[in-house]
This record gives sequence, structure tokens and C-alpha cells, in this order.
Amino acid sequence: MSANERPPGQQQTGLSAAGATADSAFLRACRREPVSHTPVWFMRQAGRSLPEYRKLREGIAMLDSCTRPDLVTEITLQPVRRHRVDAAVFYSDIVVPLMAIGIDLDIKPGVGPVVERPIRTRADLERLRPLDPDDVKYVTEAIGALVGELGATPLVGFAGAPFTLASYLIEGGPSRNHEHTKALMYGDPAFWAALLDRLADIATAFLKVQIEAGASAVQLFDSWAGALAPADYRRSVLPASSKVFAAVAGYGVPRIHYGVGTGELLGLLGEAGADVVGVDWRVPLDEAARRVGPGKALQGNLDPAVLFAPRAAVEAKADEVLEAARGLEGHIFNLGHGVLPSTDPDALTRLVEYVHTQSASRAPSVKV
Ligand SMILES: Cc1c2[nH]c(c1CCC(=O)O)Cc1[nH]c(c(CCC(=O)O)c1C)Cc1[nH]c(c(CCC(=O)O)c1C)Cc1[nH]c(c(C)c1CCC(=O)O)C2
Repeated sequence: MSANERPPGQQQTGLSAAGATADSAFLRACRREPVSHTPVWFMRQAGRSLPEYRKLREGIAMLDSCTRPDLVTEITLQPVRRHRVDAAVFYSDIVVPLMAIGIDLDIKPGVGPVVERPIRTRADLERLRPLDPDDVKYVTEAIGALVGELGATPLVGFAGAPFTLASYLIEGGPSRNHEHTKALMYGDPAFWAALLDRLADIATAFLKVQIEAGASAVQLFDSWAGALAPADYRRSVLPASSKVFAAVAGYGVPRIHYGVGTGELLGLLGEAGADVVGVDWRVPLDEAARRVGPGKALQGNLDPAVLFAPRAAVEAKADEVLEAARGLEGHIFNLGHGVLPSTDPDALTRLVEYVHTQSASRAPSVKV
């Protein structure tokens, strides 16, 4: 993609690349500054919905692809070129730092991360050694290349939050009820705290590598935190996630916090130290803003399944999201969860264009 292919309002002016990135609609919205249009990106915008991704990945395992900077760069750029989204999201996975410290795991297509030997005892904890930047040199290298290619388009780095990582490690794979995880959380608080603390340090190290290599924002994915009641989240999870946010605060890059089904936790997700709270489709953004409180931007929240409906219905639902976001200080348009693999990529491209056009006509006359 070349810099002059940006949507209206995002053209590079005389600014340096770094200056133009800092002034992008995405980063301005994260900072709750006025924008000329609502910025859009999609969780899982890179991946199986794109034929060019499927082609590139042929015969290459997911986790292997994450260690190859040439592939990571190309896969990260694919949705930016195709959809003209306002941010790139680094192509990697929440389990990459765990793989990098030697945890024996794999990502099974259609299933998700599977851990050969789950972590359930104090002795197992020793296998969770700290992440050294040298363990993920391929991340530093890929981001270095990407930032050059992206021009003014910001790159979102990310990590899995301690609870979500703990769930994969303890259950040994994806879980509906998180029963082993909760058994340890309620039954052995000292073990639990030690585990989450180690995972907080690993997530922090992974985010720092990405920020130092050039990521302009970071998102902490606590995808499965919605399985918890607020009191349990506050007591058993929030301290570890807060530690991650505090550890990267000094970089000054926006910090986004997101989980699925977290309607009852939105205030706590903000309280953990995020600048932007990600919202799924179950809570309208105006209500989410009340729950989160002042001083935070919101990201979301179109139901990813809406993209399977006819174009007029997608646009009507996008209008609802924009309408609920009217009056918010900072709104980044996204889906309420990741792009579903069988989504028509053209529907995503049209949605980006629609949100840009609609929001530009609604926006106050502030030009960025
Ligand atoms: C829970 C979680 C995981 N990984 C991630 C989360 C948090 C976000 C969420 O809640 O969805 C985060 C993630 N995973 C991936 C990204 C890359 C960037 C992007 O969003 O485009 C990101 C941000 C690539 C990926 N991660 C994965 C794929 C698909 C692998 C493939 O193409 O074969 C991609 C593109 C695999 C993966 N990895 C994981 C799952 C559940 C799966 C899906 C398994 C499947 O359905 O096949 C764990």
C-alpha cells in the first residue's frame, strides 16, 4: 500500500511518517481528540476470510508462520491494502510468547490453542520462565519491516491477558466452562496469584518488544474474562492485568482492553488501566460509556455475524453503532469480536467505506 491510498482525511501532508501516524484518526480517537471520520479496524482482519491469506498459509502451520517475518509482514499488510482500514493489527497469536519460552503447544485449525502438558501444579509453574526479547527476535524484525511499509497507518500490537492465557494453559485448550481454571482460582489462591503474576510479566515483556519495535498502540485481549463475576474478576484477575497496563504506561501509547461478554465488567476493564475499552455487541456503546465512566475511549461493536446479512442490513446495523457512539469523546469502530472465517471480505471492505463516509458527514467540522 502506498501512503497516498489513504481514505480522505488521512492523506499525508508535510508531516514526517511518525508525525502522520501520531495524527492518524485511529490514534486521535484513542486519545479522545476530534477526528474527521471514525477510524475502523477489525479484530482478526488478517486471516482466513482473505483468499490471499489462505494462499500464503498453504502448507505452513499457524505458529510457524508467526516466526517468519516475511510472512508476518505480508499477512499484516493484506487487510490494510484490501479494506483500507485505519490500523493494522500485528499478525501473531496470544500464545506466541508461551511457545517462545518453550511451552509445548499448537494451534489446531478450527479448534484453537492446545497445550500438550497443562499447567496445574506448583512444579508446572517453573516451566513459565520470563520472556526475553531475544526469544522473539522474529517479532522485532517483522515490526521493524512493517512500520516502514505502513507509512502513516498505525500498528496495533497485542498480548493475551493473564486470565485468558491461564485458561488455555490450565485447561489444555479452549474451554466452555473453564472448570479447571476456576477450581484453581477458588481453591488455591496462592498458586493462582503466582501463575497470574508470571503471565502478567510474560504479557508485559511481549508488549514491550512490540512497542519498542514500533507498535503505536497495544491491545490486551482478555477474551474469556466474561466468564467471571465482577467480584471474582476484581479480586483474582484485575491485579495481574493492572500490572501489565502499569508496566507499559510510560511509553505513552494507547492501551486497549477487550474481552467477550464483558458487559458486567466494562467499568473494571477500564479501571485496570486501559485508555480504550473494547465492547462486544451485547451492550450498546452509549450504555457502555455509562458503565466505563468518563476519560476512556470506546472500541466496537458490530456483531461479526451481521456481516452475513444483506448489505442494507449491515449498513443499518453500522448506523446503529455510529448513532450510539454519537457524543462519545473517542470511538474506534470495530466488530464486537473477531472476523468470522467465512465472512465475505467484500462485505468488510464495503463496511469500512460506509463507516468512513457516514461518520465524515456526521463529524463536527474538525479536520485532521
Ligand atoms: C483467544 C485468542 C486467540 N488468539 C487471539 C485471541 C484473542 C482474540 C479473540 O478473542 O479472538 C488473538 C489473535 N490471533 C490472531 C491475531 C492476529 C491479528 C488479527 O486479529 O488479525 C490476534 C490478535 C491470529 C490468528 N490466530 C488463529 C488464526 C487462525 C489460524 C489459521 O488461519 O489457521 C489467526 C489468523 C488461531 C487461533 N488462536 C486462538 C484461537 C481461538 C484461534 C482460532 C482457531 C480456529 O478457529 O482455527 C487464540
